[in-house]
Amino acid sequence: MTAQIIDGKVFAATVREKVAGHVARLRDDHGLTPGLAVVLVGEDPASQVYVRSKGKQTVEVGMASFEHTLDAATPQAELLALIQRLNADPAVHGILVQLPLPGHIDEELVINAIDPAKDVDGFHILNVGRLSTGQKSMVPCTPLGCLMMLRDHLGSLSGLNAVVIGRSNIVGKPMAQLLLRESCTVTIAHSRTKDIADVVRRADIVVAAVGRTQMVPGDWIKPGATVIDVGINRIDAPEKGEGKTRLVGDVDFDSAVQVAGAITPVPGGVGPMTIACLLANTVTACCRANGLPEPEGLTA
Ligand SMILES: Nc1nc2c(c(=O)[nH]1)N[C@@H](CN(C=O)c1ccc(C(=O)N[C@@H](CCC(=O)O)C(=O)O)cc1)CN2
Repeated sequence: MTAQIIDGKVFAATVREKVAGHVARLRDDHGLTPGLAVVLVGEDPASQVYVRSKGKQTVEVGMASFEHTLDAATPQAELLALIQRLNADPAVHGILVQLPLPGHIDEELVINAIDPAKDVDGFHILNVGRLSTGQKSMVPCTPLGCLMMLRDHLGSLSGLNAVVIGRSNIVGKPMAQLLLRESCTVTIAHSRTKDIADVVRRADIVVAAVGRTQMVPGDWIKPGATVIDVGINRIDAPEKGEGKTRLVGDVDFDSAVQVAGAITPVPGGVGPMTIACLLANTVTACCRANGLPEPEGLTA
C-alpha cells in the first residue's frame, strides 16, 4: 500500500477561494478592503520569489497589496520607522517582514516592533505568548497550513501521538502548541533527542521541520501515520542535466510513501499553504480590527 498524497497546491487553492469569498463580503457588506504590507530588505533570490508571489496572490483574492523593497544596507532605524508608519496606516491590516533579514538588523527587535494586531506572521512575542496560553492570537502561517491539512485528512486529532521534529520559533514550537490545543500527545524531537527513530516510530502524526535533507527514512514511520514534510532543501539533480537542482523535504519521500497512510510532497505540499494562510491571517486581522466575527474556516 502506498500513502495518500496530500496535495498542498489543491488545498491552498481552496483556502484562497474561501479568502476571496470573505474579501468580497467585507467589500460588499462593510465597504472594507483588507490590506497586506510586505517588507523585503535585500536581494535574497528565494525571498524575492516568495515576496512576488505574496503580492500577486494578495491582489488575486481582491485584497490591497503594499510592497516595500529596501536596500540590503538599509539602517535598522529606517526599517523600524517604516514599520511605525505601517502600524499607523488604517489601510494596512497585516504587516509581514520577509525573513531572513540582513545580518546587521536585529530580527527580534524588528518583529516585536510590529503592532501585534497586524502581525500576520504570528511571530510577535505577544502572539507567541497568547498561542502558548490558549488565547486568541495570530497563528504562524506554516503551522496553520499544516494544521488545516491534518484536520482535513484526519478529522479529530484528539488523543493522537504527534511528533514534531525541529524546535524553531517559526514552525516547530508553534506547531507543537497547535497540536497540543487539538489534544494530541506531543513530543518535540530535535538534534539532541536520544533514539529519535524510536520516538518517531510511536507517532500517528509526524511533522518534519528540521531543515535536514531527507533525514527521516521510511523505516522511522509507523505504518499508516500521517506525515507532514515542512522541509524545503535544494539538492543537486545531475539526472536532470549538468548543474541542475531539485527540491526535497526533510523526509525521504520514496521510502516513507510506502509506509505512511498519508504524506505531503515537496514541492507542492506545505509550501503553497504558507502563502494561502498568510492571506487567511490578513482577512482575520481585518475582521478583528473592525469588530467583525472571525472568518469561518480560516483560523486555527
Ligand atoms: N516573514 C516570513 N519569512 C519567511 C517565512 C514566513 O512564513 N514568514 N517562511 C519562509 C519562506 N516562505 C514564505 O515566506 C515560503 C517558502 C516556500 C513556499 C513555497 O511555496 N514553496 C514551494 C517551492 C517553491 C520553490 O520552487 O522554490 C513548495 O514547497 O512547493 C512559500 C513560501 C521563510 N521566510
